[in-house]
Amino acid sequence: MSSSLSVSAVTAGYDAAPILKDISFDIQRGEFVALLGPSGCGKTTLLQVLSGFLPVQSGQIFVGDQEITRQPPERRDMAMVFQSYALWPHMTVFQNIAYALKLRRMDKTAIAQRVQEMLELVNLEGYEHRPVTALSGGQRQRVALARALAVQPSILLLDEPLSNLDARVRAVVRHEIKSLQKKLGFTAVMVTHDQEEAMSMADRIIILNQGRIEQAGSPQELYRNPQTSFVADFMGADNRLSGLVRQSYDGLHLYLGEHCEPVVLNSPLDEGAVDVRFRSEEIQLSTDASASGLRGEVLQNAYLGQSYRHTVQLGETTCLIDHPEPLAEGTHVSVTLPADVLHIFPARKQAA
Ligand SMILES: Nc1ncnc2c1ncn2[C@@H]1O[C@H](COP(=O)(O)OP(=O)(O)OP(=O)(O)O)[C@@H](O)[C@H]1O
Repeated sequence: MSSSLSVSAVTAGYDAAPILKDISFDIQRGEFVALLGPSGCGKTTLLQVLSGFLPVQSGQIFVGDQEITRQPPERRDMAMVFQSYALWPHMTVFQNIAYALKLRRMDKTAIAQRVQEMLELVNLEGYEHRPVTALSGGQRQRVALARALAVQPSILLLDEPLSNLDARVRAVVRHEIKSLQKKLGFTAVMVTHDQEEAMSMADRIIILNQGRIEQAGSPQELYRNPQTSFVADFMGADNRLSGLVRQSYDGLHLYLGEHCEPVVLNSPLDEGAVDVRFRSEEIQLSTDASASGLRGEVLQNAYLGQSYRHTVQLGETTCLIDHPEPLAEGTHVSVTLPADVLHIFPARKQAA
């Protein structure tokens, strides 16, 4: 598969100080890529650079083998969908979708036909004469999607397209965008700060941290094999403990605190202070006082449906750990930490 979009050593910002620093990545034709990261890390700025609304300070951008670094937005073969829909409120659904086609001087019959096709694609047949102000959020985002796809872009840029929708509608529109992308085969780059959304929609995720790429890979790679503490945190391993890795005569051990048997490590790691990450649902809580794990005390619990998520004081840290039954505030617990669910990083690599 040829590369659809190629970004090479891009640095960009709004004034002399760059927001994006030395960003490079390739996206294959037909690939769905999510740009994931916390607020302010530069996701929207990167989308602005890709779409041509913000010039680069240095670096190059290619679509196929054509360099588009200095091309204006309308010459990039891209379309954009915004969080706020950005529809023209004084226009009907038809007029919104037809607008860019008129600018391209398409003839009337062809426009009517294209708009109809788009309405069918996004399941809004019969809505063409409605003012967009008379639509729900989910319907408005479908119109925005239809408007963007009407120009048949090879690349669709989506800036938090689901953030303004409530949870149920979000799940439906999420599925619709994904299946449209598979059906029509366009390349998609979507900004999100939601790990679950990125994992469920994207073929590949690029995680940004303070304007740099922290890690890029498939959802499975990032979930199972985060390379930094920051990525582990972002991929749901948001509990954090400090530990010490030491080599002894019978192997490599992780020390997490008093009363806690050292955890035997199977993969190679440098000795020294480490940052240990784990997911709430992958750790066992025990009320057995003789158990050998980390000792802690329950502060509160919250019902999740399948289980209860407990806030547990572990020494100076609090962690969130699941248990099938609710344990009352003040319950003494021990926490077993199997090596295979721990993500361990040298403490110096801590990013947050
Ligand atoms: N128009 C602008 N002028 C100056 N600085 C800006 C402008 N827009 C964004 N910034 C700054 O650039 C940085 C990155 O912002 P950006 O909007 O790209 O982040 P983001 O990852 O999309 O965040 P969010 O998830 O909150 O939308 C922030 O520090 C922000 O304050």
